Amino acid sequence: MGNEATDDDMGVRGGRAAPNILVTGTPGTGKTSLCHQLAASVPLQYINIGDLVKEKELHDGWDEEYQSWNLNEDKLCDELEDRVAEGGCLLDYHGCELFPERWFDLVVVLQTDNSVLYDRLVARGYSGRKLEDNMECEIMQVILEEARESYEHSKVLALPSNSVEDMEQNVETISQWLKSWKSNPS
Ligand SMILES: Nc1ncnc2c1ncn2[C@@H]1O[C@H](COP(=O)(O)OP(=O)(O)OP(=O)(O)O)[C@@H](O)[C@H]1O
Repeated sequence: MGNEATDDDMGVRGGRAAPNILVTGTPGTGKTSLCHQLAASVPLQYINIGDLVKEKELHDGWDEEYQSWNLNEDKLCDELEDRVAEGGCLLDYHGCELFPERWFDLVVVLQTDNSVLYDRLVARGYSGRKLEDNMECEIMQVILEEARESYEHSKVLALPSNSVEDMEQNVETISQWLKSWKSNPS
């Protein structure tokens, strides 16, 4: 069969020359930090969804209580569709069920121990309901559940994100995954 793509490859790999990776997890688990490190060492185009939403106004206004923009999912997906279709995107967002399943070849869910996450969120100025809701989200493993409900289990990878050593190991793990994706045609 050689290296020619089969119909199956087109289905599984979406016909992309390079994979798309989503890095997700509760706010503060280290998505942006990991993506910056990763994008410096692998040929993926980093897209921070929070920044994109602000920059392109892909929202329905400001939420005072949460101090954040109310995402407009349709506008966001329309904005991303063509870029993702080309492949080679590294997306960073604290949710995963809003995206079409076909977009991603790997969904990384970062996880942080409660006390570590609490300190990070407080250091960032979170308090009140925003702090409580985010802590509960991590304790209940909401994002991991979401990922497992929204994507094939084989595509979902939960990684610890408590320390700089974890981050370095995660960059290595994802880099190795990328190499094997490129060398394995099925
Ligand atoms: N693996 C890690 N080890 C130690 N500190 C980390 C790690 N990952 C992130 N941090 C620190 O935690 C804080 C939050 O990190 P970061 O902004 O990357 O999280 P995030 O998941 O992208 O948050 P958000 O969803 O709000 O954008 C930063 O101060 C960062 O330096």
